[in-house]
Amino acid sequence: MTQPWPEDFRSGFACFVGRPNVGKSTLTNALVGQKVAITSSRPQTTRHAIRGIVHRPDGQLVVVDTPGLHKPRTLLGERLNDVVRTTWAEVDVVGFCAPADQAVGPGDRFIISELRKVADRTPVVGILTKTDLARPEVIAGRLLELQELADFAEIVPVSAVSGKQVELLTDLLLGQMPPGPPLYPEGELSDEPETTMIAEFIREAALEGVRDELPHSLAVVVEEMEEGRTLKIRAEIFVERPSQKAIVIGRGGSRLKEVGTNSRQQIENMLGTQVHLDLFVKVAKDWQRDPRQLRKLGF
Ligand SMILES: Nc1nc2c(ncn2[C@@H]2O[C@H](COP(=O)(O)OP(=O)(O)OP(=O)(O)O)[C@@H](O)[C@H]2O)c(=O)[nH]1
Repeated sequence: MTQPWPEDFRSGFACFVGRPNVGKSTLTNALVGQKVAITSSRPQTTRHAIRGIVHRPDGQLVVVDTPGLHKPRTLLGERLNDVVRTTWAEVDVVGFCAPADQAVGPGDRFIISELRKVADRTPVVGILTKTDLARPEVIAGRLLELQELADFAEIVPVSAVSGKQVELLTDLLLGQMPPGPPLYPEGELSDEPETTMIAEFIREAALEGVRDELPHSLAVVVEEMEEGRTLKIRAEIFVERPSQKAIVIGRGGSRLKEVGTNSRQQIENMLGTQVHLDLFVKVAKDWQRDPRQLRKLGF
Protein backbone atom coordinates (compact mmCIF):
# COMPACT_ATOMS: atom_id res chain seq x y z
CA MET A 1 0.00 0.00 0.00
CA THR A 2 1.32 3.45 -0.81
CA GLN A 3 1.19 6.08 1.88
CA PRO A 4 -1.09 9.04 1.08
CA TRP A 5 1.59 11.65 1.72
CA PRO A 6 4.86 12.28 -0.19
CA GLU A 7 7.92 10.41 0.99
CA ASP A 8 9.85 13.56 1.82
CA PHE A 9 6.95 15.06 3.81
CA ARG A 10 8.00 16.79 7.04
CA SER A 11 5.89 17.58 10.08
CA GLY A 12 6.34 18.85 13.60
CA PHE A 13 5.93 21.58 16.16
CA ALA A 14 7.30 25.10 16.26
CA CYS A 15 6.93 27.90 18.74
CA PHE A 16 7.86 31.54 18.72
CA VAL A 17 9.62 33.13 21.65
CA GLY A 18 10.69 36.67 22.33
CA ARG A 19 10.03 39.68 24.48
CA PRO A 20 6.43 40.85 24.88
CA ASN A 21 4.93 42.65 21.92
CA VAL A 22 7.56 41.63 19.37
CA GLY A 23 4.89 40.23 17.07
CA LYS A 24 4.73 36.51 17.86
CA SER A 25 0.94 36.19 17.65
CA THR A 26 0.71 38.29 14.51
CA LEU A 27 3.36 36.11 12.89
CA THR A 28 1.46 32.95 13.83
CA ASN A 29 -1.64 34.38 12.16
CA ALA A 30 0.33 35.38 9.08
CA LEU A 31 1.77 31.88 8.74
CA VAL A 32 -1.54 30.15 9.23
CA GLY A 33 -3.42 32.66 7.12
CA GLN A 34 -6.37 33.03 9.46
CA LYS A 35 -6.86 34.69 12.78
CA VAL A 36 -6.30 32.05 15.46
CA ALA A 37 -4.11 33.65 18.11
CA ILE A 38 -5.26 36.88 19.68
CA THR A 39 -3.12 39.94 19.05
CA SER A 40 -3.06 43.10 21.03
CA SER A 41 -0.85 46.16 21.22
CA ARG A 42 -0.66 45.46 24.95
CA PRO A 43 2.11 43.11 26.14
CA GLN A 44 1.47 39.65 27.58
CA THR A 45 -2.06 38.96 26.54
CA THR A 46 -1.47 35.56 24.97
CA ARG A 47 -2.57 33.09 27.63
CA HIS A 48 -3.11 29.71 26.10
CA ALA A 49 -0.83 27.59 23.95
CA ILE A 50 -2.92 28.15 20.85
CA ARG A 51 -1.80 26.14 17.86
CA GLY A 52 -2.02 27.33 14.34
CA ILE A 53 -1.52 24.69 11.66
CA VAL A 54 0.23 25.45 8.38
CA HIS A 55 -0.71 22.93 5.67
CA ARG A 56 1.56 22.62 2.66
CA PRO A 57 2.05 19.97 -0.02
CA ASP A 58 5.54 19.24 1.34
CA GLY A 59 4.86 19.45 5.07
CA GLN A 60 2.81 20.45 8.05
CA LEU A 61 3.88 22.92 10.66
CA VAL A 62 2.05 23.12 13.96
CA VAL A 63 2.68 26.47 15.61
CA VAL A 64 2.35 26.71 19.36
CA ASP A 65 1.89 30.21 20.68
CA THR A 66 3.27 30.61 24.18
CA PRO A 67 2.76 33.44 26.66
CA GLY A 68 5.70 35.77 27.24
CA LEU A 69 8.24 34.81 29.87
CA HIS A 70 8.27 37.40 32.61
CA LYS A 71 9.20 38.04 36.23
CA PRO A 72 6.61 36.08 38.21
CA ARG A 73 4.87 38.26 40.78
CA THR A 74 1.85 36.04 41.32
CA LEU A 75 0.94 32.38 41.17
CA LEU A 76 -0.49 33.02 37.72
CA GLY A 77 2.87 34.43 36.63
CA GLU A 78 4.65 31.30 37.84
CA ARG A 79 2.19 28.99 36.10
CA LEU A 80 2.58 30.92 32.87
CA ASN A 81 6.37 30.58 33.04
CA ASP A 82 6.02 26.82 33.60
CA VAL A 83 3.83 26.62 30.52
CA VAL A 84 6.47 28.49 28.53
CA ARG A 85 9.33 26.23 29.61
CA THR A 86 7.37 23.04 28.98
CA THR A 87 6.50 24.24 25.50
CA TRP A 88 10.09 25.18 24.70
CA ALA A 89 11.32 21.73 25.70
CA GLU A 90 8.79 19.93 23.51
CA VAL A 91 8.90 21.60 20.10
CA ASP A 92 11.05 20.64 17.09
CA VAL A 93 12.11 24.17 16.30
CA VAL A 94 12.01 27.49 18.11
CA GLY A 95 11.59 30.81 16.32
CA PHE A 96 13.28 33.55 18.32
CA CYS A 97 11.66 36.89 17.48
CA ALA A 98 13.16 40.35 17.85
CA PRO A 99 11.63 43.45 16.25
CA ALA A 100 13.46 45.48 13.60
CA ASP A 101 12.45 48.75 15.28
CA GLN A 102 14.28 47.99 18.54
CA ALA A 103 17.88 47.17 19.38
CA VAL A 104 18.78 43.74 20.71
CA GLY A 105 19.08 44.08 24.49
CA PRO A 106 19.27 42.36 27.89
CA GLY A 107 15.69 41.05 27.55
CA ASP A 108 16.70 39.11 24.44
CA ARG A 109 19.83 37.75 26.08
CA PHE A 110 17.79 36.62 29.10
CA ILE A 111 15.34 34.69 26.91
CA ILE A 112 18.13 33.05 24.91
CA SER A 113 19.88 31.88 28.09
CA GLU A 114 16.62 30.54 29.57
CA LEU A 115 15.87 28.83 26.28
CA ARG A 116 19.24 27.10 26.25
CA LYS A 117 18.63 25.75 29.77
CA VAL A 118 15.59 23.69 28.71
CA ALA A 119 16.21 23.14 25.01
CA ASP A 120 19.94 23.09 24.41
CA ARG A 121 19.76 21.00 21.24
CA THR A 122 16.59 22.36 19.64
CA PRO A 123 17.38 24.34 16.48
CA VAL A 124 16.54 28.03 16.86
CA VAL A 125 15.70 30.25 13.91
CA GLY A 126 16.38 33.94 14.49
CA ILE A 127 13.49 36.05 13.19
CA LEU A 128 13.72 39.79 12.75
CA THR A 129 10.07 40.89 12.88
CA LYS A 130 8.27 44.09 11.82
CA THR A 131 10.75 44.86 9.03
CA ASP A 132 8.15 47.22 7.52
CA LEU A 133 8.95 49.57 10.42
CA ALA A 134 12.68 49.96 9.71
CA ARG A 135 14.88 51.21 6.87
CA PRO A 136 17.07 48.67 5.04
CA GLU A 137 20.29 49.91 6.65
CA VAL A 138 18.76 49.57 10.12
CA ILE A 139 17.57 46.07 9.26
CA ALA A 140 21.10 45.15 8.14
CA GLY A 141 22.48 46.34 11.50
CA ARG A 142 19.86 44.40 13.45
CA LEU A 143 20.65 41.23 11.54
CA LEU A 144 24.26 41.55 12.63
CA GLU A 145 23.15 42.08 16.24
CA LEU A 146 21.07 38.90 16.00
CA GLN A 147 23.99 36.99 14.55
CA GLU A 148 26.03 37.89 17.62
CA LEU A 149 23.24 37.08 20.05
CA ALA A 150 23.13 33.32 19.55
CA ASP A 151 24.06 30.38 17.37
CA PHE A 152 20.96 30.42 15.17
CA ALA A 153 20.28 27.69 12.60
CA GLU A 154 19.03 30.44 10.27
CA ILE A 155 18.32 34.16 10.48
CA VAL A 156 15.48 35.70 8.53
CA PRO A 157 13.88 39.16 8.38
CA VAL A 158 10.06 39.17 7.99
CA SER A 159 7.04 41.42 8.12
CA ALA A 160 3.82 39.77 9.25
CA VAL A 161 1.92 42.91 8.27
CA SER A 162 3.14 43.15 4.66
CA GLY A 163 3.62 39.39 4.36
CA LYS A 164 7.18 39.87 3.15
CA GLN A 165 9.32 36.73 3.61
CA VAL A 166 6.59 34.92 5.57
CA GLU A 167 6.57 32.07 3.04
CA LEU A 168 10.36 31.83 3.26
CA LEU A 169 10.10 31.61 7.04
CA THR A 170 7.69 28.69 6.66
CA ASP A 171 10.24 27.00 4.36
CA LEU A 172 13.03 27.46 6.89
CA LEU A 173 10.95 26.22 9.82
CA LEU A 174 9.71 23.21 7.84
CA GLY A 175 13.31 22.49 6.91
CA GLN A 176 14.03 21.88 10.60
CA MET A 177 11.15 19.40 10.98
CA PRO A 178 11.71 15.66 11.05
CA PRO A 179 10.29 13.56 8.19
CA GLY A 180 6.85 12.25 9.08
CA PRO A 181 3.16 12.10 8.19
CA PRO A 182 0.70 14.99 8.63
CA LEU A 183 -0.27 15.33 12.30
CA TYR A 184 -3.68 16.92 11.71
CA PRO A 185 -6.33 16.53 8.98
CA GLU A 186 -6.09 19.01 6.15
CA GLY A 187 -8.19 22.14 6.62
CA GLU A 188 -7.83 22.15 10.36
CA LEU A 189 -6.38 25.46 11.53
CA SER A 190 -6.24 25.03 15.26
CA ASP A 191 -6.87 22.28 17.79
CA GLU A 192 -7.91 24.62 20.56
CA PRO A 193 -11.33 23.69 21.85
CA GLU A 194 -13.97 26.06 20.53
CA THR A 195 -14.86 27.31 23.99
CA THR A 196 -11.26 28.38 24.60
CA MET A 197 -11.16 30.33 21.36
CA ILE A 198 -14.54 31.93 22.14
CA ALA A 199 -13.27 32.93 25.59
CA GLU A 200 -10.13 34.39 23.98
CA PHE A 201 -12.16 36.46 21.52
CA ILE A 202 -14.19 37.90 24.40
CA ARG A 203 -11.05 38.58 26.44
CA GLU A 204 -9.46 40.35 23.50
CA ALA A 205 -12.54 42.55 23.01
CA ALA A 206 -12.76 43.30 26.73
CA LEU A 207 -9.11 44.43 26.80
CA GLU A 208 -9.53 46.82 23.89
CA GLY A 209 -8.79 50.36 25.07
CA VAL A 210 -8.57 49.77 28.82
CA ARG A 211 -5.91 50.77 31.26
CA ASP A 212 -2.52 49.09 31.44
CA GLU A 213 -2.96 47.19 34.70
CA LEU A 214 -6.17 45.49 33.67
CA PRO A 215 -4.91 42.71 31.30
CA HIS A 216 -3.73 40.32 33.97
CA SER A 217 -6.85 40.90 36.05
CA LEU A 218 -9.19 39.65 33.39
CA ALA A 219 -10.29 36.09 32.70
CA VAL A 220 -13.20 34.75 30.68
CA VAL A 221 -15.10 31.51 31.17
CA VAL A 222 -17.70 30.20 28.72
CA GLU A 223 -20.40 28.85 31.04
CA GLU A 224 -22.94 27.55 28.57
CA MET A 225 -23.45 26.92 24.86
CA GLU A 226 -26.91 26.01 23.61
CA GLU A 227 -27.48 25.00 19.99
CA GLY A 228 -30.61 26.25 18.27
CA ARG A 229 -31.53 28.47 15.34
CA THR A 230 -28.90 30.77 16.79
CA LEU A 231 -26.13 29.48 19.04
CA LYS A 232 -26.67 30.84 22.55
CA ILE A 233 -23.48 31.49 24.48
CA ARG A 234 -23.29 32.59 28.07
CA ALA A 235 -19.90 33.77 29.28
CA GLU A 236 -18.54 35.35 32.42
CA ILE A 237 -15.80 37.95 32.54
CA PHE A 238 -13.90 37.80 35.82
CA VAL A 239 -12.14 40.82 37.28
CA GLU A 240 -10.43 41.23 40.64
CA ARG A 241 -11.96 44.42 41.99
CA PRO A 242 -15.31 46.24 41.82
CA SER A 243 -13.52 49.25 40.29
CA GLN A 244 -12.40 47.03 37.40
CA LYS A 245 -15.91 45.73 36.99
CA ALA A 246 -17.09 49.31 36.51
CA ILE A 247 -14.43 49.88 33.83
CA VAL A 248 -15.38 46.77 31.89
CA ILE A 249 -19.09 47.55 32.04
CA GLY A 250 -18.68 51.23 31.20
CA ARG A 251 -21.16 54.07 31.54
CA GLY A 252 -24.67 52.65 31.38
CA GLY A 253 -23.25 49.33 30.15
CA SER A 254 -21.92 50.92 26.97
CA ARG A 255 -18.49 49.26 27.01
CA LEU A 256 -19.81 45.81 27.78
CA LYS A 257 -22.25 46.17 24.91
CA GLU A 258 -19.37 47.02 22.59
CA VAL A 259 -17.34 44.07 23.90
CA GLY A 260 -20.35 41.83 23.15
CA THR A 261 -20.84 43.16 19.63
CA ASN A 262 -17.15 42.94 18.71
CA SER A 263 -16.53 39.47 20.09
CA ARG A 264 -19.84 38.13 18.72
CA GLN A 265 -18.75 39.08 15.22
CA GLN A 266 -15.44 37.24 15.66
CA ILE A 267 -17.19 34.16 17.05
CA GLU A 268 -19.73 34.17 14.21
CA ASN A 269 -16.90 34.42 11.66
CA MET A 270 -15.09 31.51 13.24
CA LEU A 271 -18.13 29.22 13.62
CA GLY A 272 -20.05 30.36 10.55
CA THR A 273 -23.30 30.55 12.49
CA GLN A 274 -25.44 33.21 14.13
CA VAL A 275 -24.63 33.75 17.78
CA HIS A 276 -26.54 35.21 20.68
CA LEU A 277 -24.01 36.23 23.31
CA ASP A 278 -24.78 36.99 26.96
CA LEU A 279 -21.92 38.47 28.96
CA PHE A 280 -21.74 38.85 32.73
CA VAL A 281 -19.02 40.61 34.68
CA LYS A 282 -18.10 39.14 38.07
CA VAL A 283 -15.62 40.06 40.74
CA ALA A 284 -13.44 37.13 41.88
CA LYS A 285 -11.21 38.73 44.46
CA ASP A 286 -7.48 38.10 43.92
CA TRP A 287 -8.13 35.23 41.51
CA GLN A 288 -4.54 35.38 40.29
CA ARG A 289 -3.24 34.36 43.70
CA ASP A 290 -5.80 31.70 44.54
CA PRO A 291 -5.06 28.16 43.24
CA ARG A 292 -8.75 27.13 43.44
CA GLN A 293 -9.91 30.10 41.41
CA LEU A 294 -7.06 29.59 38.93
CA ARG A 295 -8.16 26.02 38.29
CA LYS A 296 -11.75 27.11 37.82
CA LEU A 297 -10.63 29.69 35.30
CA GLY A 298 -8.64 27.10 33.39
CA PHE A 299 -5.04 27.81 34.45
N1 LIG B 1 4.19 47.26 11.64
C1 LIG B 1 4.11 46.01 12.10
N2 LIG B 1 3.52 45.78 13.27
C2 LIG B 1 3.45 44.50 13.72
C3 LIG B 1 3.99 43.41 12.99
N3 LIG B 1 3.78 42.29 13.71
C4 LIG B 1 3.12 42.67 14.82
N4 LIG B 1 2.91 44.00 14.86
C5 LIG B 1 2.24 44.79 15.91
O1 LIG B 1 2.95 44.65 17.13
C6 LIG B 1 2.04 44.56 18.24
C7 LIG B 1 2.29 43.30 19.03
O2 LIG B 1 2.03 42.17 18.22
P1 LIG B 1 1.66 40.74 18.86
O3 LIG B 1 1.61 39.80 17.71
O4 LIG B 1 0.49 40.83 19.76
O5 LIG B 1 2.97 40.50 19.73
P2 LIG B 1 3.33 39.28 20.70
O6 LIG B 1 4.79 39.11 20.64
O7 LIG B 1 2.49 38.10 20.38
O8 LIG B 1 2.92 39.87 22.10
P3 LIG B 1 2.68 39.11 23.51
O9 LIG B 1 1.43 38.29 23.34
O10 LIG B 1 2.52 40.24 24.44
O11 LIG B 1 3.88 38.30 23.82
C8 LIG B 1 0.65 44.64 17.62
O12 LIG B 1 0.19 45.96 17.73
C9 LIG B 1 0.85 44.22 16.19
O13 LIG B 1 -0.10 44.80 15.31
C10 LIG B 1 4.63 43.69 11.72
O14 LIG B 1 5.13 42.84 10.98
N5 LIG B 1 4.66 45.01 11.34
